[in-house]
Amino acid sequence: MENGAQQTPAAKTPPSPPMPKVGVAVFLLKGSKVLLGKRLSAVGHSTFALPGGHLEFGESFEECATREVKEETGLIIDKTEYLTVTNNVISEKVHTVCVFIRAVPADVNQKPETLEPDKCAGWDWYEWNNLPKPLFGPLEDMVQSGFNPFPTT
Ligand SMILES: Nc1nc2c([nH]c(=O)n2[C@H]2C[C@H](O)[C@@H](COP(=O)(O)OP(=O)(O)OP(=O)(O)O)O2)c(=O)[nH]1
Repeated sequence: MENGAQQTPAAKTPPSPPMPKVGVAVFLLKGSKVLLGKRLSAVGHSTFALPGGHLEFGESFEECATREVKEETGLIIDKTEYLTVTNNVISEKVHTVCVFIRAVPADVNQKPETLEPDKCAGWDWYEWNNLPKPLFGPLEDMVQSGFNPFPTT
């Protein structure tokens, strides 16, 4: 440093430690099928996952589910219901508490569109008892544990 130059005062607060984020994922059900798409994001690249994303400030889980499905697929959802929550430490840098919502399409004839092609290779309906592989890790864990998103009655 040159003579007389002012030294920048040291920052008073240290950088915040990483925090878990809140995710919302949607089991969108049509008959015995569920909507899945192949992920293109770095987290879980090339695995099949539910539509979803991160909860925004002030949103309800149902609002987030509705927004994310619309943004990603163009589909309008109906009959949103809370199902369960899981704690997912996905990597050293990604820790998500994920809230799972069940819903149905408002119009069963409406086709899902790939509206975020940088994040998803395409959406399709899959039979619950014949799911594609590989599933996104947190979803695979749920399936392995025997979780079933369909209503029992
Ligand atoms: N989309 C999706 N997210 C899931 C599933 N299971 C699960 O634990 N999550 C968690 C981990 C994800 O990092 C997190 C948020 O979803 P995401 O990774 O698709 O989010 P995104 O980049 O589209 O989110 P955003 O910041 O644009 O809102 O939710 C799932 O099956 N699908």
